[in-house]
Amino acid sequence: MSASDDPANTTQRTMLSGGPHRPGPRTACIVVILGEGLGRRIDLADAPLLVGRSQEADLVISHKSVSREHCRIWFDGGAYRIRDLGATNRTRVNDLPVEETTLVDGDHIVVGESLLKFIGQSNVEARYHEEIYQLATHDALTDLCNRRHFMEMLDKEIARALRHDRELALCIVDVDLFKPVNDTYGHIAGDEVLRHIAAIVRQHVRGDDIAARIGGEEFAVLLPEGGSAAAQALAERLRAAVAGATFSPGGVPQRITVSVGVATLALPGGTRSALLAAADAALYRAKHEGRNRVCTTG
Ligand SMILES: Nc1nc2c(ncn2[C@@H]2O[C@H](COP(=O)(O)OP(=O)(O)OP(=O)(O)O)[C@@H](O)[C@H]2O)c(=O)[nH]1
Repeated sequence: MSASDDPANTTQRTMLSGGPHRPGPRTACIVVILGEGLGRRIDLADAPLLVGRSQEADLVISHKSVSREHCRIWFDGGAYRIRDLGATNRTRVNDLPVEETTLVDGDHIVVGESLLKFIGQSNVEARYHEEIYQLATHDALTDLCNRRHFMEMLDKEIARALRHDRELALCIVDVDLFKPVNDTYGHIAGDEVLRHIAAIVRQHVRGDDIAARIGGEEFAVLLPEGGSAAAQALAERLRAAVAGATFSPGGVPQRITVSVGVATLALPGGTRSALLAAADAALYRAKHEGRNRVCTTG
């Protein structure tokens, strides 16, 4: 039941996934193929796309080699164009520094120490990048975000919350007495239970919430702009939904419950480790007070 930062503390089994579930790309897109942001893909729509270190950018590349507003890409009616926005490390296209130029399929764009590729139309390569990104950021068993991706997003949301002095809440959801379920019905039946719980988590989160499987039988939900009351309410709904669901590992009806630890980011000055530790401490309390309950810190 630990939510420590150490990935070595988690047990994660590799299962075959049903594959990415996102739709394929519509038209042109930008893919980060090297450096910070590796694997990210942004579809280019009609609206201009700002690339930079600023959290307000459409493609955020959080690296010191990238200017806050580094370059802009837009559709001028006939083609996609790119303009450097006075970045300290000038934007380069196919190794040449640019002020403004038209992009063509396959162009390499250097932004700081990251390398982006412009893919001009929906094609197999764009779908390949999408699949790789999905595999790298999602958990194969449940299709929720994986731990590494969740931690990256947690860092981003913490930075945003601190900058705008906004609330941020975290729930850590741990399955109660899961070891006996595995021991009695086997790991495959246990995996089915985890998938079912993940589906319940997915049903209960809202659009902006970020849900992940961060450990073997441990899930997390991050609520950007969410305060303690909203997080507690969500945690309680999740707890009740799991307690009320029918699980039948190995075909045998079985009551499964979860305990939830809720914490909010301290403003100002909160850190990732303090937020995780606070949620973990609340979870520990929920376990020790009898499980199947929600506890809160902070
Ligand atoms: N089926 C399955 N089991 C897993 C997976 N990852 C971890 N587990 C199991 O989850 C169980 C976690 O057990 P414990 O950490 O002892 O905790 P618990 O029995 O749930 O008890 P409490 O957390 O104290 O309520 C272990 O039996 C792990 O083998 C997985 O991917 N699939």
